Amino acid sequence: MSIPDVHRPLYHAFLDQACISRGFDTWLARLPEQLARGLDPKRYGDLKAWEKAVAKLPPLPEARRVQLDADSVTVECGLDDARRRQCENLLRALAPWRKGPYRLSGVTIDTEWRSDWKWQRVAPHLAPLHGRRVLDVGGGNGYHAWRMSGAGAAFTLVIDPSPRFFWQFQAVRHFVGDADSGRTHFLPVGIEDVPDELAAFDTVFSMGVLYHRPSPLEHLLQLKAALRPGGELVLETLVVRGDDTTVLLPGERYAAMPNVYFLPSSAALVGWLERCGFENARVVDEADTSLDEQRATDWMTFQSLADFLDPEDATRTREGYPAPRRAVVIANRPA
Ligand SMILES: Nc1ncnc2c1ncn2[C@@H]1O[C@H](C[S@+](CC[C@H]([NH3+])C(=O)[O-])CC(=O)[O-])[C@@H](O)[C@H]1O
Repeated sequence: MSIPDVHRPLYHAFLDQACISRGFDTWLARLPEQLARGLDPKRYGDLKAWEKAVAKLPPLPEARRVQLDADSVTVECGLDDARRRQCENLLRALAPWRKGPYRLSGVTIDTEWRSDWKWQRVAPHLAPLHGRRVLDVGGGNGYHAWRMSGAGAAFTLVIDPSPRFFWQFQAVRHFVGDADSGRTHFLPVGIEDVPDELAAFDTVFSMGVLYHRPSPLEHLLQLKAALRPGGELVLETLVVRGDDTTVLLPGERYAAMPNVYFLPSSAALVGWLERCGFENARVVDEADTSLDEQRATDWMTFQSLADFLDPEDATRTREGYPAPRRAVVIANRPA
């Protein structure tokens, strides 16, 4: 089987994991089909253009400074102005950029989300990531994954079915180069494509995904099955204020989003986790989403949070629901 260059690091990482964990054998065997489906040009019209943009990024000097533990994922390698402009144009061809920020060889990508703020809310509460195997479910373009590797994770895998985010990730990887020693990877699939009862990851993140799932308890069980016994789940999702019996199921749209299902209170969410067999479930953060955290920028020019709220009352969405509020809950798969 001939493996395109872009997929080689992923195959190598999966081979390494397969030596340690039997579940990865099964997954490795499914990689060719999963990659072909996730990056099928017949399903995604713009895919070839994104691939070309990444392929055209110029070779970079070996000497570069890579910072994965800063608020902006940063790579500095002293490009001249012409090459910097070339990089900027190619990176713009992958827009909209939603998750970041990044600073790549003098190009500042001011993304829709200040994803670093979410990381600041989550990071202090994590079991130290150093040396751990980490899965980021619905990890967007991989911004948080780079931060996980920056915190010392030994193997970080993003799964996200968006092929645009796959190519944004590959663009960032072009800049990061070997500086992360091949620890950070992206597979363009959804949680439903993770083999059953993998029981392999030390930490599993699901941030900004649960409310998109029509069956949230099934999602929690899938996350649990991916964790090794004793492993840690980090769950971040939209919540509403209320007690352990409060859950909102909005109508067709919530804050203009069509695919939003269950928004529990954080207390109800802890109950769901316990019902799914997690232990030690605890809310470590809960806060309203500010208009400064999610906003339109030069790199994401469509509407953003401010347009999705009631113009007269920012505590309500334009459909009349409570405005976005997010909680971070941590729990463990029993050892
Ligand atoms: N079946 C699925 N399986 C996995 N991922 C999926 C699936 N369906 C959609 N997604 C992906 O889930 C992500 C949800 S965004 C969170 C990003 C990041 N985690 C963040 O916390 O900023 C939502 C937000 O902006 O809050 C998107 O990238 C989808 O492609």
